[in-house]
Amino acid sequence: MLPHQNHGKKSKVLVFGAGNFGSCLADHLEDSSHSVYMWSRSGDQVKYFNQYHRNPEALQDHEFAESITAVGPEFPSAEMVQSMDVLLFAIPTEGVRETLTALKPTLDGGRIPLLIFVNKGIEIKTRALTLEIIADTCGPEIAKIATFLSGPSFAKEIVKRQPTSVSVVSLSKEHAQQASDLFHQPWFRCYTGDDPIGVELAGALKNVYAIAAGMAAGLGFENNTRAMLITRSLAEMTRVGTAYGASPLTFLTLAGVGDLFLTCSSSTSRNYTVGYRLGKGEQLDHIIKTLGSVAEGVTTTKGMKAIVDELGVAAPIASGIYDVLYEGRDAEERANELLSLPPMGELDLSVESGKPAKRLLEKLGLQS
Ligand SMILES: NC(=O)C1=CN([C@@H]2O[C@H](COP(=O)(O)OP(=O)(O)OC[C@H]3O[C@@H](n4cnc5c(N)ncnc54)[C@H](O)[C@@H]3O)[C@@H](O)[C@H]2O)C=CC1
Ligand SMILES: O=C(CO)COP(=O)(O)O
Repeated sequence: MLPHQNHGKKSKVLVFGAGNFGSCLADHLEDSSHSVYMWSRSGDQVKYFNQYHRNPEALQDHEFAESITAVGPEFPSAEMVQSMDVLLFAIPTEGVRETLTALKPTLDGGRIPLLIFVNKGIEIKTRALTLEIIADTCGPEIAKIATFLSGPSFAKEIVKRQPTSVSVVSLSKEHAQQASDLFHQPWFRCYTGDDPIGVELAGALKNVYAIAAGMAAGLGFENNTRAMLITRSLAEMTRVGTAYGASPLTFLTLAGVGDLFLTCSSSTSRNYTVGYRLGKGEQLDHIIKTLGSVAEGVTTTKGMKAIVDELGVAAPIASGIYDVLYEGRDAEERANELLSLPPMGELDLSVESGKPAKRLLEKLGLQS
């Protein structure tokens, strides 16, 4: 077994969200000797977790350490929040605004803990990235130090200590380094960076392409088609991300091509599974009801469509997924339309806007 590495003082961490990823990261941090608390909105889940050290809603085969304490369903008190070194948010993007709005009064006037976000999505109503949601709810100073952890990292494999690597990024180099020190282990390698907009877009968009890859498999397409989809999706997400104002290189990182590759090639991915079942002819409503966990790509497809329409960027694969999910189009027919598009230049980024990122950085009081 790979040895532990200690990076200085051990931290007190409160994890918001007790689903697959929240409880998996709680487990990882406890395993690295941090003191871990995990908040859930479900009183039954809290009781069960503290009594049996198992999560009734996720990773059911895994036994958690007794030292992880579940708290809730009441929202954590100001006293508890103020006593933490780290707040880790592992809830779907649609729940982030509500959670941060409830949290803000507990942060006022006190020491600000390290804030780390692991959700991968775009808020549907506002098309906002999490960086913007943080600025709206907690203010630009907190957004500037917020940190994002993203990359190819299935919860199920992390709890088995399968060697895994992630991108850890923030507009603040110092905070990205602190978050990396918190998580880094030989089996959980962290690589730091400073492009949270690119990393957030990559994490959100790869879920849309994972639906596409799953759908292709469900329709009976094989390996050549998957390789084509992954490569063309990488070109598409780089084009969209660069037009948004992110660095194109970010799409070559763990949070970019790494996570795209993982989720487009495995049925462990919930987004891939949604696509696969759609390709097999199941209805979206039924799939969502029976999935038992969040597939962020379903809602992100809507936000992404609005963003690419605003930017005027070509995103044929994502548009095809939007049509199948929300316009009632037949998956096979829509796939055939994509295959019949005229040929184009392979490295055509056709980028000039960058306006959304400029707007967001201005909101934070930063020059882009
Ligand atoms: N499962 C995985 O392997 C990975 C997941 N992620 C991302 O982490 C985020 C969470 O995913 P999972 O834990 O897998 O989902 P999940 O569906 O297993 O759990 C989500 C948790 O968030 C809670 N929640 C939902 N809305 C909430 C709200 N408004 N307020 C408070 N709590 C709320 C749910 O009750 C549940 O405990 C997603 O954005 C996902 O894309 C990222 C990397 C890997
Ligand atoms: O993001 C993930 C792994 O990196 C998990 O993907 P799914 O949400 O599609 O399961």
